[in-house]
Order: sequence, then C-alpha cells, then structure tokens
Amino acid sequence: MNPFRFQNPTALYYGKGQIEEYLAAEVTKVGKTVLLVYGGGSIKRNGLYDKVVGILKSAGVTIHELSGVETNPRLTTVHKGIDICRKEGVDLILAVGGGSVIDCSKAIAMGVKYEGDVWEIYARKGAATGALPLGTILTLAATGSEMNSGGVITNWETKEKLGGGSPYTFPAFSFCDPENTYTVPKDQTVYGICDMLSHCFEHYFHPTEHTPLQQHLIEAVISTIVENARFAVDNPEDYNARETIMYCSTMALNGMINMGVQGDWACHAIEHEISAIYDIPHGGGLAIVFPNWMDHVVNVNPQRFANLATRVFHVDPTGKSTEELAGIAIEKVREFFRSIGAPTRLADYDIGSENVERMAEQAVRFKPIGNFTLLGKEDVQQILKASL
Ligand SMILES: NC(=O)c1ccc[n+]([C@@H]2O[C@H](COP(=O)([O-])OP(=O)(O)OC[C@H]3O[C@@H](n4cnc5c(N)ncnc54)[C@H](O)[C@@H]3O)[C@@H](O)[C@H]2O)c1
Repeated sequence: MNPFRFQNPTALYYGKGQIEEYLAAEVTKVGKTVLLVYGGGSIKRNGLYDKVVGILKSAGVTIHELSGVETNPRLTTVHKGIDICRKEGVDLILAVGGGSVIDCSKAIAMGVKYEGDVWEIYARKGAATGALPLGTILTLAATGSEMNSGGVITNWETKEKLGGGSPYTFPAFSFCDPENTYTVPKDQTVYGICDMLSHCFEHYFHPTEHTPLQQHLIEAVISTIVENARFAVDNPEDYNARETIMYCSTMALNGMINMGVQGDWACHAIEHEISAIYDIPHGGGLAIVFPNWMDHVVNVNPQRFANLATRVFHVDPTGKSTEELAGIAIEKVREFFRSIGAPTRLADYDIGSENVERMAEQAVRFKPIGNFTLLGKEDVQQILKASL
C-alpha cells in the first residue's frame, strides 16, 4: 500500500434522538450566530426545520437563513451565503440537507475566509486559507459529504462543475438520523445508492499492490449496499434499511476504507461533465457511466473484476476463466443498477451525441484522468458513446 496519514476530525452523531440531545451543545460550543443553509423546502414539509430552529432558539442562537440551494449547487448561491456570513458576523454554518446543501455550505465556509473569488479554489487557481466552522444535519444518504472535506460546485456561467476542498472543510460535527431520510423520494433514494456504490468502485479500482484489507473493506460496503438497497427503495420507512444505507454512504467516502490506496475517479470526472451541461442527478449519471467504463478498462486487471464477481455477487468460479468472471461481474453491476430502477443510458435523460466531444475534451482539460488506468480524450469519448 502507499504511505498515508489519516485524520478525520468530524464528530459523528448517528441514530435517533441525537439531534435533540446534542445539537445545542455542539452549536453553542462554537458561537451564537448561525447561518442555516437548506434546499427547496423538504425540511419544512417533514418538520425537521421546526425542530432545528426550535432547538437553536431555545439555546439563544441567532439564526440567519440561506434557502433554495439547488441540486448541483451553484456558485451564485455560494456567493449569496458568503455575503450573509460577512455582513452578519456568522460564527457557524449549519447545513441541513443532502450533499448539495452540505457542499454549498463548505464553499461558503471557505469563501468567507478567502480574499479572492472562492471559485479560484475549485478552478485550481488558489488554495483555501481557512474556513468558518461547519456543522451538518444529513437528510439524504449518498455523498459522504457529512464526513469528508470535499465538495462539488457548478459554475453555471462557464458550464463547469468542479470538485474541491481543503483540510478546513471537514464538518466539525454531523448528525445522521435515518428517520430524516424517510421522506426522500424513491428516485433520489436510488440516485443516492448509485452514488455511494460508485464511491466504493472508485476506491476499489486502483493500481496499488498488497492492499488486501482495503479490498475486503470496500467489498464489505459494496455487498452491504447490494444486499440492502432494495429494502430502502421499496419501503422508505424501513428504519433498519435506511440506517444501513446511511452508514454505507458515510463509510464509502470518509476515508476509512481506502487508506493507502489512490482510487480511480475517472467516472466522477466524466459524470461532472455530463451534469455540468445537462444538470442531471449525479447518481443517475454515475449509474450510466460506470458499467461502460468497466467494459473499457476490464483488461487492465481482470482479476480485480473477477474478485467482485466471486466475493460480492457470489458467482461460482468453477470452470470459469478470470476473464469470464470479470465479464459476469460487469453484467451483475448493470443488473443491480437496473434492479433498483436506476437509469441505464444517457438517452433516459434525452441526451444525445451532440456534446460528446466537448464533454470528453473538458474531462481531460487539466490532465488525463483515472488511476486504475489513465484515460485520454479518445477513451472518454468511447465511454460516453457507449453510454448514449
Ligand atoms: N462532497 C462530496 O463528497 C460529494 C460526493 C459525491 C457527490 N457530491 C455532490 O453532491 C450533490 C448531490 O447530493 P445528493 O446526492 O446528496 O443530493 P441533493 O443534496 O442534491 O438532494 C437531491 C434532492 O433530494 C431532496 N431531498 C434531500 N433530502 C430530502 C428529504 N429528507 N426529503 C425529501 N427530499 C429530500 C433535495 O431537496 C433535492 O431535491 C451533487 O452536486 C454531487 O456532485 C458531493
């Protein structure tokens, strides 16, 4: 494995009753002026907004609000949040929502402390110089943003969707109560599952040797997602399924299962180009791209795919070559995405070939992408064409 240093400072509160018991103390430890960030209002409909505001007010906290954060959060909304924080002297940002709300809040937190435009950090033209403290209340299991330092912002003017982050943007605390995900609609539940599974795949496919524990840990998360996903999709109020899926999403991207390996991340780079133009759900795009990426790179290390077939999908290897098992693994992945109702083709979003070249060019504009194997523009084009 590669040498590594692991540090994750986020205090994680999981399960029922934690918000009621510990939120006020976590917030007031930092300060008394809060920017409450949320999305389109689902937290008002399901009662979470009233609960959180009630707790904060009882603790004497002054609340400012930034609502309407978009899915695929936009730079313009980040700018609004930065302005409020500076004007009102905000001590802490409290993000209540899914990955979009949390990512937007991370960008605001960095932007408040940055002298230039925060976009420079995402465009690799500047580095974060600090961040306001950030806490989260997660309402959708998907991104792992509640326990990592990354975030993805869309600049709608330039049609760029870029990931960025810094050691400053780990949430100080995150509350994950599975009951807060009961109202997540079926399609968003599916997209979230696709996203967390994709994070596992990104970690799983890497060129580093001698990483048996990492491989088994990642396989454990993949297996758990595959075994439990349909229960959360079919019955939104199945507490055990929601809890398991939520825990999988956190573990898939909090750095714990991939220490000492550098994952691939080409599919994420490709998907960002698709949603930068078409604004499709991130998880939906990943479900479409991943199996086609797998077809494209399988020969780099067929054994890795064969392991997926036997260890995760329990395929009997008797009489089958490594290459056959690898092919079966990819079909099993396709089958799984199909079984939970995920999209399978870009045509499902009415996306044709019109921007394939542009997306491929953009995906590799900084450098070739991937780490399992490197992809250039031509490779990305082939994967996108196979995804149409
Ligand atoms: N920071 C990271 O590590 C990371 C990783 C992967 C993806 N991302 C980014 O995160 C964003 C996607 O985040 P997401 O998948 O969590 O979805 P999201 O935050 O965009 O939410 C999707 C939809 O679900 C709704 N919703 C959320 N919680 C709800 C609830 N409890 N009840 C009803 N509706 C609810 C939202 O209002 C929204 O309409 C994308 O921009 C993606 O690129 C970030």
